[in-house]
Amino acid sequence: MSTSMDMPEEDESGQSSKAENVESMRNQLKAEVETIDEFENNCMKEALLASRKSKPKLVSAQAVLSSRLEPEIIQKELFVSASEKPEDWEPNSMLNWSETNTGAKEKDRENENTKHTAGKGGLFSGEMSRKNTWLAGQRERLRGKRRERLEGRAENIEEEDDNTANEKEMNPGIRLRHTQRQWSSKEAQDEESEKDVTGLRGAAQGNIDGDAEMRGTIPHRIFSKVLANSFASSSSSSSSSFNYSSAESDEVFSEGEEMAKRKDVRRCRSWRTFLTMMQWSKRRQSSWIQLAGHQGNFQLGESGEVLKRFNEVEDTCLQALMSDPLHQFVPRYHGHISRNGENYIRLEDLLSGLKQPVIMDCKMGIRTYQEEEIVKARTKASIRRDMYQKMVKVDPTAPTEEEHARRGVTKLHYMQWRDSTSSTATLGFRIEGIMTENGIVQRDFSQTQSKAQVTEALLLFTKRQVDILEAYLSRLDVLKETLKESAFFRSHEVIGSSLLFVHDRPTNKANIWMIDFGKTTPVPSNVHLKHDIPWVEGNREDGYLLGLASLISLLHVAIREIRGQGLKTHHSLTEHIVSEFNQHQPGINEATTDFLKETTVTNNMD
Ligand SMILES: Nc1ncnc2c1ncn2[C@@H]1O[C@H](COP(=O)(O)OP(=O)(O)OP(=O)(O)O)[C@@H](O)[C@H]1O
Ligand SMILES: O=P(O)(O)O[C@@H]1[C@H](O)[C@H](O)[C@@H](OP(=O)(O)O)[C@H](OP(=O)(O)O)[C@H]1O
Repeated sequence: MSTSMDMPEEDESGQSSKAENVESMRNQLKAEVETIDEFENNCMKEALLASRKSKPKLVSAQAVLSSRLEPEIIQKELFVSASEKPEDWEPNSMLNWSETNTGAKEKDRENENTKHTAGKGGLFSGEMSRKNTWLAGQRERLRGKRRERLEGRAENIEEEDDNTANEKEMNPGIRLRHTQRQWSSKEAQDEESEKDVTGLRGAAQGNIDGDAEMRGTIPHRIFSKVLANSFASSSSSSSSSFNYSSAESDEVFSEGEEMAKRKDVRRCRSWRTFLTMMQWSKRRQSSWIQLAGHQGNFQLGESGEVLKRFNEVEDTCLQALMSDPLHQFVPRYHGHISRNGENYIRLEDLLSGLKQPVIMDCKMGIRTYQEEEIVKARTKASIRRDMYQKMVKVDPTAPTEEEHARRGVTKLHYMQWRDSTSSTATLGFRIEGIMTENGIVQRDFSQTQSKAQVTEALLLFTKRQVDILEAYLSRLDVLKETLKESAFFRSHEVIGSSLLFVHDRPTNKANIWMIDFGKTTPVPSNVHLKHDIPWVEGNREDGYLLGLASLISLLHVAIREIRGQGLKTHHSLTEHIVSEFNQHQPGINEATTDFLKETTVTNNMD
């Protein structure tokens, strides 16, 4: 894994070589990390088990089981053995912790960077404080042990390495650390450790492009690059989902960058950096981020796989899709597995092998409820308090008087309201969540409705990078063609399914995947779905192609916007979108165009 690293030469005193020392330190650390892994996995397992009883949708802004959070966890617990669990450690707390609202979480991180005190403010202050106090104690003790173990060796290695490193390549943050690397006082060492934690977080969260300020930290430039680009060999051995499943995989970035990054790898020799990288890289290969959907529905699988809670409807669809032309857009299906008495579907992990995945989940279709839910609402509707609460939080006037009185709504009413207040009913898709490369997850798109708002979100997601937008466009074009050939698509009402957009600059990949077939059902053989006409109860149309057309046209709008041809006025943008739509959907029927015109006119474009 580290063969390309420059390790120190053997010294003259005949002592064992520094390379061996580093090797031995690495092994020690590896062993420790494995112990921690086991501990974390157990905690996570218990947490997931506990969360199974109820499985609310993910509502907070942070990813579940996010590998981007792992470096932080590793740093917090790096030197803690499984047997040293605090008494008040609860498995569930780990899950909660990783689901903390991003804003609060970032604040907590900043606070942690400066001091580890109990009783801080913030959403999870009590929990964080307990953990912090405990972790600070553990860290302190283990630092002592580590110091004993490494003293005398580390300093030499580090000094030599730092001296040989080209200082011009260092940013001020690294130089600061360089001058501060004195092991003489406890304070100096503590400060140093904190800086490393900070650097790791920044780097691990893809903090290459100046997002550091958000965390009140200076990104470690070389370190960040190394993290982003080293271990290419190890990660390439795990299958890249893009290459594996898709012949159309889009390589959107230039080769030149790769060369520059390799140079950086050679330059980076700090043993500390090296060891930390090892931890981080180990975790990064099993990256998993759940952007949307129900909490507790997923588990980590074998390398390159995720496990999704078994659902017969979805399972049947996935099996059928494996032999359909659409298979290239669907994660590979590997059958079932049972864990702790629960059945799971084994799916290809679409993030496997990626280094800084940027993800967007778009729920497709002009409605997200099945026709049978209407029937159910008429006959035996259950009243949902949770949905009432979600509803009034956004719009206290949305429930009817009767619903206010009973403080509950039917699921159908809630779903219809969600569809009408987002872009689902008008554009035929809605954004469920976006994770940018710095690891920040945004799920607050429930009111993102107009084309202008959605275009803004697309620009945010792609960071206004035309090559990425174009890669997505070409992928959507292939999808559109493939859908025409798909027997599966012709014969299924596709409700609540998502397109997962994923790009990853370090590996030059961008791709789009069809996921979530839990509410995709076959229609009787005498029903011929078009997928591009408005829905009326009974026709079972889902408007999937309307959503696809909207997405395509809005990607075009986004590209024009970047190229300075953005159309500013309400009217012109409306016209533009309709004309884009016609241009890109020549086969579309009049009803669809009318539908789009209607929805365009009713949208607020400002
Ligand atoms: N095969 C996969 N590889 C990587 N990530 C995935 C995969 N499948 C799902 N995800 C992640 O999990 C999230 C939720 O997936 P999915 O929509 O299938 O879950 P769900 O619980 O059925 O959702 P819903 O509640 O909308 O029905 C996605 O947004 C994506 O981030
Ligand atoms: O996105 P929101 O506003 O959180 O609302 C959820 C969303 O509409 C899901 O699609 C739906 O699950 P299904 O599609 O599986 O029905 C879930 O219903 P649920 O709470 O009954 O699971 C809703 O709570």
